[in-house]
Amino acid sequence: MVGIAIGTSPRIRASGPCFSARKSRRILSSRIWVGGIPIDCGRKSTPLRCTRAEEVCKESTGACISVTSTDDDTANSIKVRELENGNLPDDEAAKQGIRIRRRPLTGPPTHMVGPFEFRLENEGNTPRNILEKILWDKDIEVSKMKERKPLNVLKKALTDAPPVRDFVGALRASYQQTGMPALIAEVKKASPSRGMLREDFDPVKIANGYEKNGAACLSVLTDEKYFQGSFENLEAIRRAGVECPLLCKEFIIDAWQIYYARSKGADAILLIAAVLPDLDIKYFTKICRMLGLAALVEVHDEREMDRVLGIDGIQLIGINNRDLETFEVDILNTKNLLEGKRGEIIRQKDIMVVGESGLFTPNDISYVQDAGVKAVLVGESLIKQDDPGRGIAGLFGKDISLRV
Ligand SMILES: O=P(O)(O)OC[C@@H](O)[C@@H](O)c1c[nH]c2ccccc12
Repeated sequence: MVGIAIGTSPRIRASGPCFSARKSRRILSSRIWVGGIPIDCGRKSTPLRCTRAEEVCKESTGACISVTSTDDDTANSIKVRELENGNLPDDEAAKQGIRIRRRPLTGPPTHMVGPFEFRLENEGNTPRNILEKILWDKDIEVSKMKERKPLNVLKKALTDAPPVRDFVGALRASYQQTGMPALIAEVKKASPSRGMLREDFDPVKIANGYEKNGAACLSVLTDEKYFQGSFENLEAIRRAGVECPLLCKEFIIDAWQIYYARSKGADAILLIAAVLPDLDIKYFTKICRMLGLAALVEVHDEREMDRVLGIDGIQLIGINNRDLETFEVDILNTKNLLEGKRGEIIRQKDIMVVGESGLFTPNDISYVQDAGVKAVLVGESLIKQDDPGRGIAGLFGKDISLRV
C-alpha cells in the first residue's frame, strides 16, 4: 500500500519508485529499484513519470514531483496503481495503438554506484527505435529545463513574449490567394534520417528568404541533439522581424514545453499522435487555445487519423509521409488517409490538412493537393538549395509570392 501526501505535508512515501520532498516541493532525492536492487539517483531529480493528474498539480505548483491527494478517491487509487505497477500510462497508450514508450520502464541503463558506472541494459531500458530514443532523451532534457525554470516562473515570462500570430489564418489566406497549398517552410539544419542538410546555416537569412518568396508560415526545428536546432533560432527569427507565424517544431511530451515555446515566440506547436495518447492531445490543445497558439496534430496512419478525428476542436492535421519509427517516406500516405469517410469528416469539420515530408517537385505538390491538402510542410527539398527561398518557385513550378 502506498501513502502519499500533498499540500503542506513534507513527506511522500511510496512503494516501488520512492520520492522524497520537502515543503518547497522540490525533489531532494529519488531511489529506484532495478531488479530488486535499490539505486539512489542523487539529489537532482531523475525523470519522473508524469501523468495527467500530476501535470495539473505541476500547473499550479510549478514543481515536478509525483504527488496526489490523500483522499481515498478514484483518482488516488488510479495514482496508487500507477506507482505500484509503474507503467499504467504506457498501458493506456498501448490501447490506443501507441507503440512508443515515453520513458525507459526500468530506468536509464547507466547508474553510478560509488565511483563506478554500471550499464544494465535490458528490454525495458533499451529504446526500440529512433523515435523512442529521441523521446527518452527529451524527457530528461525537459525535466532539467523545468528545474531551472519552473512553470510559475515561466508563466510570468509570457507577458514579455511577442504577440501571437494567427497561424491557421495565414495558411487559409495564402491558399485562397494563390490557389496552391499554403507553404510552411522549414528551417532545418540536420535530421536523424538525412544527416546534415546544410552546413552554412544562417536561420534568420533562410527565414527571410522563405518569407520573401511566398511562404505562409515557417517551421523552426528546436531540438538540438537530433536536428541541430535551437530555441535561440526561433527567438532570433521572431526578433529579426519575420512576419510569418512560426511553428515550434519540437517533440512535445509535457505541458511545460508549450508555455516555453510561447515564451520564445512560437505561434504554433506540433503534437505527434504516434507519441501522445488522446488525453494528452486534448489537454495540450486546451492549453494551446488558452495561449492563442495553433496546434498542428500530426498523424501517420489510419488509426492515428481516426483517433484525432474523434477529438473535438482540432483545426489543423498534418499527415506525415515519413514514418518516424522507420524513416520510410511515401507520399501515397497523404492520399490514402484522405480517402473516403475520413476525407468527408475532414471537410465537414472544416479541418485544414497539411501534407508533410518528402515533397520535392511540382508533381508532388499537385499530387497532395489533389488528395485534399490545403497546406504543405517542406524542409529538405528547400533547405538543400543554394538559395532556399528561391527554391520555392522551383518546388511549386511557379512564383507563389504575392508580397511586393
Ligand atoms: O524535410 P522534409 O522531408 O521536407 O520534412 C519536413 C517535415 O515534414 C519533417 O521535418 C517533420 C515532420 N514531422 C516531424 C516531426 C519531428 C521532426 C521533423 C518532422
